[in-house]
Amino acid sequence: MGEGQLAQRKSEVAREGARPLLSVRGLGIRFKTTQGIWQATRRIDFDIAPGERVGIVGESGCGKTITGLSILRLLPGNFAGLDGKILFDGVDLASCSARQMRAIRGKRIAMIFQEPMSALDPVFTVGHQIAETLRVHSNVGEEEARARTLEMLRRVGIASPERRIDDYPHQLSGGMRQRVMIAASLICGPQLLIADEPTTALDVTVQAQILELLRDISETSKTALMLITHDLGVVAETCTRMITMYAGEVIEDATVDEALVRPLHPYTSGLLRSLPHLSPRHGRLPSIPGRVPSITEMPAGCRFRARCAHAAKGCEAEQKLQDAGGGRKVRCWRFAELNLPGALHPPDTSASARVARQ
Ligand SMILES: Nc1ncnc2c1ncn2[C@@H]1O[C@H](COP(=O)(O)OP(=O)(O)OP(=O)(O)O)[C@@H](O)[C@H]1O
Repeated sequence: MGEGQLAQRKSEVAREGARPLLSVRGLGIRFKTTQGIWQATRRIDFDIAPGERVGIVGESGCGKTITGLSILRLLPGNFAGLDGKILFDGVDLASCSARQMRAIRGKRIAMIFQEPMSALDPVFTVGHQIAETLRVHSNVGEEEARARTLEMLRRVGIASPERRIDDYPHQLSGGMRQRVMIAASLICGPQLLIADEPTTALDVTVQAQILELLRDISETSKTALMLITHDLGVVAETCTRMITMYAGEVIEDATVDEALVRPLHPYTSGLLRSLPHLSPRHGRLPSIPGRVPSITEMPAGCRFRARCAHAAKGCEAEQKLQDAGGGRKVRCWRFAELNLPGALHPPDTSASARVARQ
């Protein structure tokens, strides 16, 4: 059994034995717009086990970001309501008070974003900002907060942290700022880290280092990772499980190895085939025709059917996220008969492949 398969198996065993850390059930998110109230996601179901690394993938507009933000209840101002449950360690985040949420946010669940500059305050030193998170959530004095901040900066790979701790965000490179954000998010030892496109804004050579850091941290501190990305290569490198979203719904949930080799949903298969480094090296790359429908124009029945080469009459009916055996789930009634192609080559994680993916 290879290293990847071993990690995968460990993750499966952990999931089988443990109560999920996060259990999202029937999550629906509504927004108010000038044209009325619209449902942006619906019927979202998934679990994340303690210490598990799960990638959430899908094209732009599929609902990945708002699903992540809803867990922390950080939805934008025109948010108009939630359906369903977001059970975190047994507590329903969808219905807990603002006070309870403040105690969880940053301490037990942390989030890092694509652009660290917008999350870091330019007028405070990075050390101050990391230590502040710690002081807000635990009763530690200034000296201890500084010592723990230094230790955390070292842990996330900042060279000479004694010098860097008093730097302002603009004095650091993009990669260092993202490391600082990771340090700030981990300082309280969260059980779940939500990372939304954490490497997209970074130089290609720095991306791999940050992904490796996230993987290492998750492994050593048993922090569960929910990694939101449009890049299946990033998920293949970092995660053990992959949840594919399409038009506000979860359409497939499988281990990364299974999904890459034998996707069950035509959309997952299409995503895999349209990636340069996961597809045949010669000939034109197949792409998925059309685009993700906007929240105001969601079709009835299977939401992917207008773009699907395998659409049939039965696709006009609403599709359930059904058990596909072996812990896999898929929202396609035809999954057993389709025998869809997966990625033909193992993911190329080199910097040049990353450039090709962008
Ligand atoms: N504040 C909002 N008001 C109305 N609609 C919104 C709002 N925020 C997001 N949406 C819609 O919800 C859907 C999901 O958006 P979301 O940003 O979660 O997608 P995504 O998969 O993360 O895409 P991206 O990778 O581009 O961020 C989209 O159709 C989007 O237009």
